[in-house]
Amino acid sequence: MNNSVVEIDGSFLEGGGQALRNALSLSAILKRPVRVVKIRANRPQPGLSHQHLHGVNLLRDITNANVTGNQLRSTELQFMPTTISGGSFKVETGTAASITLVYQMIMPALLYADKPSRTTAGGGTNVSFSPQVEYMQQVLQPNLKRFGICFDLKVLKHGFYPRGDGRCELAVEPLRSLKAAELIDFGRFSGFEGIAYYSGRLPKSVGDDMQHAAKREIHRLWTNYDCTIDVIKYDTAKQRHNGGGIHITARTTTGCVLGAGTVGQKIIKGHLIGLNAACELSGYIKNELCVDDHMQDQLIIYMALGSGISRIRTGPLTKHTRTAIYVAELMTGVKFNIDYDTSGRILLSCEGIGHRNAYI
Ligand SMILES: Nc1ncnc2c1ncn2[C@@H]1O[C@H](COP(=O)(O)OP(=O)(O)OP(=O)(O)O)[C@@H](O)[C@H]1O
Repeated sequence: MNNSVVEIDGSFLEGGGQALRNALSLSAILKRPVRVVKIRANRPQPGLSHQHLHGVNLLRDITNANVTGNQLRSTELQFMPTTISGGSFKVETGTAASITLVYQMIMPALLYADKPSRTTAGGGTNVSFSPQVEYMQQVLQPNLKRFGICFDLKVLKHGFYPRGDGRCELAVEPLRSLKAAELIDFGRFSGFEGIAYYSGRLPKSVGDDMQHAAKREIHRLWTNYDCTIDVIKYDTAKQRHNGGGIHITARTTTGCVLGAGTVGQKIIKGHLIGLNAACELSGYIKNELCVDDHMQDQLIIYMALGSGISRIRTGPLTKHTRTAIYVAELMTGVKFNIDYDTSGRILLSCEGIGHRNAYI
């Protein structure tokens, strides 16, 4: 075990919260102390926000870590983990902080815990610039299955910006080690499905607009494929909690699962939201990508930890992905290789360290 403190520059490339999440997750798993400096330096309000702080404190409890700098807006943090314990955990953000991003920080560590875990979290379930809960359930889950990972995410109540008040429960099964995964064979496109949701005092027409716009665009491009987008009214903590958005999943015959979605802002323009999501997803399918833009960065940590060579076929690497690679290479010593196939798509690969769970 290497006990020297690894320093991570949180301002590098994307300069958002993801470098912090990945650094702390790897620190917990590898039991390597880490210091993250210039946290979220490229964001309008740098430092730890509620989401990051709650994630840090939750991971501290899971790993019995010694932490300094875990205050709101702190731009520097040191994390020294000891063990990884499963069991029951609870976090209340009291804001619309993204629940899925809190889960993004703790899930890798919980895979290497001594026993299964169940974590309830209160906050936002569908928040801009983060995975929606539907994305985590329908897209992240099958992609992580390729690494041998099993988790279950239940949405008990939806919650939106600015009130939050959503509630989820994440169950994670620990494993002995992660498999390497190959996501490079697109096969043939087999269909789209999705949901257009609205809540609170918003009328059903908001959901209908999203659905019609998305279906129109998809049918324009793929006249022969079935596309079901259900319009659903979501249950929220209070009648007046408005929210709306869309999530669409695409599947291929070889098991690739890609997703796209948009969460409505203050004024929800249903037709634009529906069109955006359909265009984003159609772009991936037309290019026969196996991994969508958002999944890219979320897979890096698992590729670095897996046993053997993982490969993914994807579009141009996002800044989030390059940031995740920077953190993973620094913390684990792996090397990611970027190649191009004959159509100019990216083949990203790495030989993982095959990290073993110390408890099972
Ligand atoms: N529409 C989306 N669908 C799925 N995942 C998304 C979507 N938008 C963003 N993400 C994911 O959410 C994460 C956002 O990381 P990022 O560092 O930008 O967020 P953050 O911690 O909220 O920090 P900040 O507030 O600093 O932006 C990334 O893993 C990204 O892939």
